[in-house]
Amino acid sequence: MTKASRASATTDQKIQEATNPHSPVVDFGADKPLPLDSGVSLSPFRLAYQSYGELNADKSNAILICHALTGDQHVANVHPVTGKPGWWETLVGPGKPVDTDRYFVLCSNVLGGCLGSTGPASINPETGKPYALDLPVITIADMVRAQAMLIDHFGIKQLFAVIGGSMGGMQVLEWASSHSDRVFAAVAIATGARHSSQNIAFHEVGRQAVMADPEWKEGRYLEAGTVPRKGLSVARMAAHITYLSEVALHRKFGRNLQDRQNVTFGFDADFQIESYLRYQGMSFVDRFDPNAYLYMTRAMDYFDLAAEHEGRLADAFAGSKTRFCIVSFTSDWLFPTSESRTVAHALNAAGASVSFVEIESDRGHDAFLLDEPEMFSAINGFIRSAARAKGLLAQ
Ligand SMILES: CC(=O)SCCNC(=O)CCNC(=O)[C@H](O)C(C)(C)COP(=O)(O)OP(=O)(O)OC[C@H]1O[C@@H](n2cnc3c(N)ncnc32)[C@H](O)[C@@H]1OP(=O)(O)O
Ligand SMILES: N[C@@H](CCO)C(=O)O
Repeated sequence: MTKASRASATTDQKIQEATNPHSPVVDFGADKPLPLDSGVSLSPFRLAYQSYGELNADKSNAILICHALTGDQHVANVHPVTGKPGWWETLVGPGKPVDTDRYFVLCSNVLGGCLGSTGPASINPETGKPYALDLPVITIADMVRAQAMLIDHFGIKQLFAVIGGSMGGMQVLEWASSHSDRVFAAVAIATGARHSSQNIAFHEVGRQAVMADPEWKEGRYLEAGTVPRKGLSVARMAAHITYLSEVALHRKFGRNLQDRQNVTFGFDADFQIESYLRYQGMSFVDRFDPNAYLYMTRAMDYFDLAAEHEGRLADAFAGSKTRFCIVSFTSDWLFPTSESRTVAHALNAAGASVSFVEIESDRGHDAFLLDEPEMFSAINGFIRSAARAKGLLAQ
């Protein structure tokens, strides 16, 4: 095999990997175009999903889980790429707070993502090549509109609950705002009704790192047979710091040296924290598409629920009959409690039913992905009370 054909095989393989869903899919054809916030329509498009549990006869027991920035549909099953447990197996499963013996749990890879749903690595039917940056910019509302079509596909009129953290929480708020009558209960964790200036700033650093990598090739790296590994890895390293807290970093690593007794007076990973970040950066590249990272971060940046209502966040929830549970963590400086409190106040002002729980944790933003018993008990209590109100559980 020549060098060129090897490169081409790798490219084909990468395109196939990027578009291989490892999950059931629903294809929405030309008869079902998706209107996007950018003003264009996307057609055709595909959503890949995972489901757990059984949909009941009247289709009233469905819970939609919305994943975060670099998450995917593999909530409660072994991840097909990393081989790791599902990212929310602590919360979702038989007998767990989101009980798959009782509820039909659905999670789809978001539109614009890279694990089977249409994203920048998917083939553009007009060119026969990966979309790359020719895919229109996707917003949180677009992701939710696509999910609503998936819910229609299952014949579900109203979701019993929508649950998500971080970017998943943004989708929850969007669902409850734009599709209010289709959501009985909503749980929004470690999130906000808009992306802050500081958060946009961190995302921009990450995107610039990806785009500055010569292997990025103006976004056409799949066809070139390259991967902007260094750029994406640096982007993840910077972002990962924002998911942790100073206390947690100090506890885990302090100023400990990595596999050595003394500093090297060079630029190797002398400190454990450097080694850890390099590991987090490089392992991320193995599971995520660089262009999808650009699209996902942009979707979060553009999210501003109040802006769609002339600056009045309460208006986003006017007349809502949805019950809300809003959860924040004390050490989350990416989506601090103040952002959740703003949402809770807006819901109060709109006359909606809302519980607000601030959880004491020193593990930063990513606490929502970790074993946090208080979060589990808050969600468990909220789901059970909502299930009783909906008649899914005996009083
Ligand atoms: C919906 C979703 O959001 S899903 C997508 C979310 N997933 C992620 O963001 C994955 C990356 N993020 C993380 O790992 C997050 O820190 C968490 C919160 C999800 C997990 O946190 P923790 O369980 O505390 O794991 P921790 O942050 O300590 O990382 C452990 C990894 O770092 C490695 N590591 C730890 N110390 C070092 C070190 N000094 N040098 C190199 N590697 C190190 C471990 O070997 C381990 O590797 P593994 O994941 O391959 O087993
Ligand atoms: N660490 C999680 C949360 C980010 O908000 C992720 O990468 O999706």
